[in-house]
Amino acid sequence: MADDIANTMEEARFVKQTRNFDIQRVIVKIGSSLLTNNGRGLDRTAIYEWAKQIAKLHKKGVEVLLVSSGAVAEGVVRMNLEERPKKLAALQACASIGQMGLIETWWSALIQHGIQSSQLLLTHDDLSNRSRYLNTTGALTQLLEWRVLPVINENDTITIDEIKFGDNDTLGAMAAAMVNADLYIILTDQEGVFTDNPRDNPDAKMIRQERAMADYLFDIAGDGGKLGRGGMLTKIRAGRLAAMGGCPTVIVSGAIDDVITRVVSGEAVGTLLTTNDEDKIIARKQWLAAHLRMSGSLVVDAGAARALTEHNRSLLPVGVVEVQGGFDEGDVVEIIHQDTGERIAVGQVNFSSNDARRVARERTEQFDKIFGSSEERVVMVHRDNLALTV
Ligand SMILES: Nc1ncnc2c1ncn2[C@@H]1O[C@H](COP(=O)(O)OP(=O)(O)O)[C@@H](O)[C@H]1O
Ligand SMILES: N[C@@H](CCC(=O)OP(=O)(O)O)C(=O)O
Repeated sequence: MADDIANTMEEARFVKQTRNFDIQRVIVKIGSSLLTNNGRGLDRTAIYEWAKQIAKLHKKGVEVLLVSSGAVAEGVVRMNLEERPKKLAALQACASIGQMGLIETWWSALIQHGIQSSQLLLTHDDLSNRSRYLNTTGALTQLLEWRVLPVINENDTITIDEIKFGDNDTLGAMAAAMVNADLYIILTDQEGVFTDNPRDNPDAKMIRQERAMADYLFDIAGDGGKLGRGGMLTKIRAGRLAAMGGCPTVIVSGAIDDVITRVVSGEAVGTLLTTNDEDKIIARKQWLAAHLRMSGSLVVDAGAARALTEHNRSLLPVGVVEVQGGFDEGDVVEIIHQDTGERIAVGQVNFSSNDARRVARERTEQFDKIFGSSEERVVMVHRDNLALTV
């Protein structure tokens, strides 16, 4: 196993010195340690340098969105605290103090290049609740149309565990999916993903390119430094999330000269995590299976259960005997076996709960009568949007 990994990585390290990118829209995520000069306070020089690179891209018409961490770390500095507080209220207070500095610095750095910027503070709830998701997407789209640069962070002051992303690597990947970004760049304090944590192992080697879905990446990704949240593990997870939307990720050091412009132009710096159509579906199913909060349930008969579990089919309305809960089209629901009451799958549903109730038990041919002839939805949950849990 270890040898296999070494071989794969050895090969991957030497492939491609340039990358064939065509980037119109890019998300750049910058971690706390980088932004705050390793906890010494906001690194204005570095921020102005990244802003200069972003401005070059902006001038060429590339749309950039920033996910900027560092609010808590900067709050800790501003309050002269010796270390990151443990108590939630103190962390939240630090975030609200530090966020002021973060936004002010980004605004000043970008306006020097004539770029207006804006602040978006998000929680997980904002992206998992459909109407809030649509609102957020609408606002983001408008900002991009106006050529304003959105600076995104987690809304730390109001987050509690259930609505937390917990790390901005994940938030960046969700943002990438939301705006259909062509590339997700994670700037961190290491040159890329190494075969082992380079802080502990000086012999660790950098991986230049790998499939985001390669499982061994989880084995080699460790924790982060004392300022960041998730270490390499959350970056690998985020790479998979981005891959689900067809977006590749580059994990790279923010200290490299002109790093952002070089990555976008296709220079092979850092680690590239790739994706393809097949991986997109695998990643999507894993994401569905990992969903904790379901918006409702579809109870299915034995025939439908067999079609799903044994024949890899989509769920048709005719097999749905009961619709439980209230949900919107596009929400994630659980699929329950009528006879056993057991959850057999989770999936993203094509109907709202009201419409699902109208079509449950109906054969496809009846749809015209229910929805009129323009209705194209015939599948309740498509098999690509369905993850088996048995
Ligand atoms: N396999 C690995 N390759 C590179 N870095 C790793 C690896 N495993 C763990 N790390 C650690 O992850 C850290 C980056 O994560 P983190 O401290 O959360 O930074 P950020 O603030 O940029 O999100 C690195 O400094 C490194 O110590
Ligand atoms: N929202 C938090 C960032 C948390 C986080 O993910 O930090 P990091 O691992 O440095 O990107 C803050 O601004 O302090």
